[in-house]
Amino acid sequence: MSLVGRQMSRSHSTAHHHRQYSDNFLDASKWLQSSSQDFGYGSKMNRSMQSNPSTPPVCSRSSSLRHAGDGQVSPGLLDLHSFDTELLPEMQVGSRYEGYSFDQRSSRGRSFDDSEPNLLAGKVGSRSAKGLPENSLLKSFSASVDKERANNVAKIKVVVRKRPLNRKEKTKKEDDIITIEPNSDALTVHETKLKVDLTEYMEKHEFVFDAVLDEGVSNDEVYAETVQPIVPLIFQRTKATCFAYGQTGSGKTYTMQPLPIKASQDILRLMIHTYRNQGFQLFVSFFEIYGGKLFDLLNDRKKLCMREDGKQQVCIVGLQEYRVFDVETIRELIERGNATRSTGTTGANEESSRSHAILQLVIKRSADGSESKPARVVGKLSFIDLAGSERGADTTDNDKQTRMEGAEINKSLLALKECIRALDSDQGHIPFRGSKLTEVLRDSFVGNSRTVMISCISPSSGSCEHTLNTLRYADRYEDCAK
Ligand SMILES: Nc1ncnc2c1ncn2[C@@H]1O[C@H](COP(=O)(O)OP(=O)(O)OP(=O)(O)O)[C@@H](O)[C@H]1O
Repeated sequence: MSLVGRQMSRSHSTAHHHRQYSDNFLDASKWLQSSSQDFGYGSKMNRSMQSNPSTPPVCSRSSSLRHAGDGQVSPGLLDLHSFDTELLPEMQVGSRYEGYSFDQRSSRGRSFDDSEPNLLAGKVGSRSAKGLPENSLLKSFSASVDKERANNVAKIKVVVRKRPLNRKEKTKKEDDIITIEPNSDALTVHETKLKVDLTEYMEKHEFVFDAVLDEGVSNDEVYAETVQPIVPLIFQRTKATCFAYGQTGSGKTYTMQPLPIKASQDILRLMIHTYRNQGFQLFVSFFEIYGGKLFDLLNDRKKLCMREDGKQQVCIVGLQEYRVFDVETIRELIERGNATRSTGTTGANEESSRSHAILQLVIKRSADGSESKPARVVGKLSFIDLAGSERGADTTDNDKQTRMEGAEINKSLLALKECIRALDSDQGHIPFRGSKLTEVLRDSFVGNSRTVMISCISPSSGSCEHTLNTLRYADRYEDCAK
């Protein structure tokens, strides 16, 4: 679909940025074969810190912390990608389908609910009662539902979230310069400028995105708008990335932190209900990229190294990956990782992040769904809390360390932008090697992928320049979403 019109001037002082819609969809209509194995998640739901080491059979790097019985944290070492990043061959439709309705609009603001009526199963039941062969009916029905669902989720989605004015900004009597039309996906930045004779005038910058969320929107609603529609797709060989972009203190961490918890809740529900007994396994890993180097946030910031195998798959050697069965464990792992994450102090945010933190939820399954065979990656959901975008401009700071951090952050944010632009324009060459960040994300941008960018903005007049930069960065992504 073509761009509707961009940078349209209004009264010589308004820049208008229009949205374009994403219709570059991929077919993800493959269903996974059922198996008779039951992992008994229910019985494990109440244990604290239930996680298993993920140690592929060929990998002998298990640490002394390996699983020692019920209820113990038991990390194993893993080459995240070296043995298992190859996608499973296409599999047949399962013999039973207990689907939920994943309608994006109706689900806004809430999570999947186990108590919801099983609409799809109900429809199937009534049709098969009329004498149609149940298995073939289920196959075609679930495949078409699946395809429709995949097609309804844009390949690239850009969402803007405005946070409320904080206490400091209110004390300084800073104005809220962002207006958002009710029930619209448009926002306006009101920038105060000076004429040559030093009289003030207002310049309006209008932007339109896939969704614009104002300061009253809850984290649940953010989830419903961004990640929730993607969750079912990762059972269908999709690799998805959700990242937050914005200046320090704009709300990236506030926005990103709840998302993996909510996503894993839904993933586990799908595993327990829709994909019951089909052998899916959920794994969590959490690492950061700081100064161009990788550190494992679930293993005392152990330095990791990245390699590429013969099939150009990226391997993060030594990254610990935990098999998880319940949300509480994931929550504890995330808290542990966050506590380990590199933070520094800036004027805008005491806990400013100078690293990119990457949390991955990986769904695996062995070819026949049994636990005796090595599980391979089916789909992956990566959550990236990017370093503050303005840190990229920290190149004039007195501190050499800060300058170097700024240069590295700048490089990776530019590389990220370039990669998405190149992917979109179908260029043969994707500049993944531009930064560690894009190298790590390589497999999440190719093939059957989904990308959600959440641009976080501060409403205060003092942040106007950064806010405009963030929105322009996001607007370039909009260029890609066609
Ligand atoms: N939508 C929001 N509603 C209420 N408070 C918010 C919101 N967004 C952010 N905040 C608050 O603003 C402060 C800064 O947010 P946060 O740490 O998420 O910023 P950040 O963009 O991650 O910064 P940095 O890049 O420095 O890590 C926090 O105290 C957070 O609780």
